This record gives sequence, structure tokens and C-alpha cells, in this order.
Amino acid sequence: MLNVAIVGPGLVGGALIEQLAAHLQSPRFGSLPIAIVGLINSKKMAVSAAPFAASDLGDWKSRILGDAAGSADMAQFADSLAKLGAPTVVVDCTSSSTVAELYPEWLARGLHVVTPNKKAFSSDLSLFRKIQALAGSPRGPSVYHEATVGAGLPVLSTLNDLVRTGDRIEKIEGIFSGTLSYLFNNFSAPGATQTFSECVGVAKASGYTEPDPRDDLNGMDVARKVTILGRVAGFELGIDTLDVENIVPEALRSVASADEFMSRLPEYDDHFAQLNSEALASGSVLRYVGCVDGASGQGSVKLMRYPLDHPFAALKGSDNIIAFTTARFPSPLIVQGSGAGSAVTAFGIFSDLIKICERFGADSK
Ligand SMILES: NC(=O)C1=CN([C@@H]2O[C@H](COP(=O)(O)OP(=O)(O)OC[C@H]3O[C@@H](n4cnc5c(N)ncnc54)[C@H](OP(=O)(O)O)[C@@H]3O)[C@@H](O)[C@H]2O)C=CC1
Ligand SMILES: N[C@@H](CC=O)C(=O)O
Repeated sequence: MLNVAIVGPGLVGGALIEQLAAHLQSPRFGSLPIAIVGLINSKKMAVSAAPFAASDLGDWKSRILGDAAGSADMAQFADSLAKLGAPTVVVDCTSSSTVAELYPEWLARGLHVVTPNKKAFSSDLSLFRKIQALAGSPRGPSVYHEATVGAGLPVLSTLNDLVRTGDRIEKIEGIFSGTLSYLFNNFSAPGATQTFSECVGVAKASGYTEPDPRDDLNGMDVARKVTILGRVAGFELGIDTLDVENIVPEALRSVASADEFMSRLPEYDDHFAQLNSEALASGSVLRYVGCVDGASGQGSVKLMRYPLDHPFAALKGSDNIIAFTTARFPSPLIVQGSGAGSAVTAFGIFSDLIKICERFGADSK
């Protein structure tokens, strides 16, 4: 049996609990040897040697993390998990750097890590290297983070396969943000009628944005993804040395809360409308694009113009598109599809859990 403990049952973590609970209750799939044994958010926690019942998972907010649950204490949470015996995975569904910095400690205690949180892989290179070293041995604890780039799309697994089979990465280029894809697909298209701030509002309500949408609009979410791709491809990319275009209006960069930012964004609709009409007048649309250049080992994150017949201009909804140009794929290998939202992200995490089950031969006893 593979024990699973979820840190941060918010939008994505909540969807993961739903998918796992549905799986446990399904006669078709219920034999998957996964047991949820721990939940922790910033206030409460619960760890159990016996798996939580599927019926409790259906109402976890009151039945598991309700009044009877203990106060959140991450050190105690990890202690209890490390003592469980069976292979145990900590699934970090926060966006916290503090939590990400705990991975080396968890790995050193034999706990596996699965996460959609980009921080550990895109911050200090030394943290990334430490994690890689601890997770590098064939039968030791492992780290999977497919959902950090492209949410549920098979982006990192594809890149890993290219690298491990000895292909040479020449360029990785794409639209890596579901939020910015949705924004520009809907705002920057011939005949579009929604204002920029209305599009941001829909992206937020649809669960595409980071908890604070400025983390998408300032380019940092894409910069983190470009850094992760570059590092997995073998380049020493650092987020602080990337060339990143921040499109948050200057005056809104320091406002205190995401709510205040959202309420003041309409003041800048004319500015974005102007950028858009200039692009349309030149027969192009605006798209926010990230790139890793294999020749220089450098990355960039920019608002660019693309002609209407370019594949990036034809993107729909919150789709991501990632084009890998390599020695073997001079005509690029393309991964495309829904690239944000809680359901697809939870799917990416779930598929990583299945990989750990397979790798460590967890059985259903
Ligand atoms: N939305 C998407 O499409 C995608 C999201 N991701 C990533 O998924 C992650 C989760 O996103 P999302 O679900 O939207 O975030 P939410 O803000 O909805 O949820 C975050 C959760 O983390 C908990 N949390 C925060 N800090 C701590 C802490 N120090 N200790 C314990 N718990 C903590 C929060 O607890 P509390 O409620 O108590 O504050 C909350 O339960 C992020 O890293 C995001 O970048 C990745 C790919 C796609
Ligand atoms: N905010 C991100 C969520 C996934 O990483 C995005 O819009 O892509």
C-alpha cells in the first residue's frame, strides 16, 4: 500500500482528494493500492495509521480537518508520517517556499514527494541540486513534479525521456501559463469584445490563476516554468537571471492585496486595449511566450506578437502549447491541451502517484 499525505488541501489539493476518493469507491479502479493517511493546512492537521474512509474524505473539511483535528505542526506531521512503515508520499499542494524547503528533510527520512508547487525546482539552484541528489538513487525516495509545468500535460515526462535517451535539446518554446493563454486568446483576437480586466476576472474565477493573479501577470509563474524546463534539460538556469517581461501596471505592483489589485485593474484596460490594437493593426495577436534556448542555455519570458496563421495564435481557452525542437525532432515535438485548472492539475499529481506505486511495487494488501 502507498500512503498519501496531502499538504494544502486548497483548490488543487481538494480536487486531488475528490479524484482519489472517487477512485477508492469505484469498483472498476478501487484496487489501486493508495491510502490517504494525512491532511494538513495552515491551521489544522490529522494523521492516521489506518486509511481515512472514503466517506470521510467526501466531507474532509468537517470530518477530518474539523474541530477534532489537531493544530497544524509540520514537524510533527512529518514525524508521524515517517513512523508509518509503508512507503509514504507527501503531496505538497501549497505554493509555499517554506514548505518546499522541507523536501530535503522529508526525502532524508525516506518520504517520497509529489507536488505541483514550482518553488523547490525554480528557486535556489542549491535546493534543486540537493533534492536531485537525495532523490537520485534507484530504490530510494523519489520526487515527481509533472504538474509544475503544463498542469496535467505530459511535459516534464516527455522532456525527461528526450534527455535520458540522449537527444540534444535545441529549443523549448511555448505558452506555459493557462492564465495568460486564456487572457490573450480571449482578449487579443480579431473581433474580441471582453476587456483585459474582465478576462483576468474569468481566469481567476475558473481557478487558472495563482492565488494572487499578479504572480501570473508579472511573468514569475512562467519564469519558474522556464527555469524548471531549463534545469531538467540540463542547463543551469536561475530565475533571477532570466529576461522576464512584467505586465502588471507599475502602480499596481505594490498594492497590498489581490482583491485591491483586481478592483483597480479596470483603470488600465485602455493601456492593454492600445497594445492590442497596435498588434491587430499589424496583422498579429499578442501572446505571452516562454523560451529556453539550448545554444546559449538561457531563457526568456516575453509578450510577443504572432501572425494570425501561427500555431500560437490559434490557441483556445486556457490551453498550453509546448514545442520541443531537438536534434531528433527538427520539426518540433508538440504537447498541447488544457494547461491549468484544478481537475487537470490533480490528474497530473495522481498520475505521479501511480508512477510511484509502479516503481516501488506497492501492492494492494
Ligand atoms: N491552479 C492551477 O491550474 C495550477 C496550480 N498549480 C500549483 O498548485 C499549487 C496549489 O494551488 P491552489 O490549490 O490554487 O492554491 P490554494 O491557495 O487554493 O491552496 C493552498 C493550500 O495550501 C495551504 N497552505 C499554504 N501555506 C501552508 C503552510 N505553510 N502549511 C500548510 N498548508 C499551507 C492552504 O491552507 P489554508 O487554506 O489553511 O491557508 C491551502 O489549503 C500551487 O503551487 C500552484 O502553483 C500548478 C499547476 C496548475
Ligand atoms: N497560474 C498557473 C497555474 C498553473 O501552473 C497558470 O495559469 O498556468
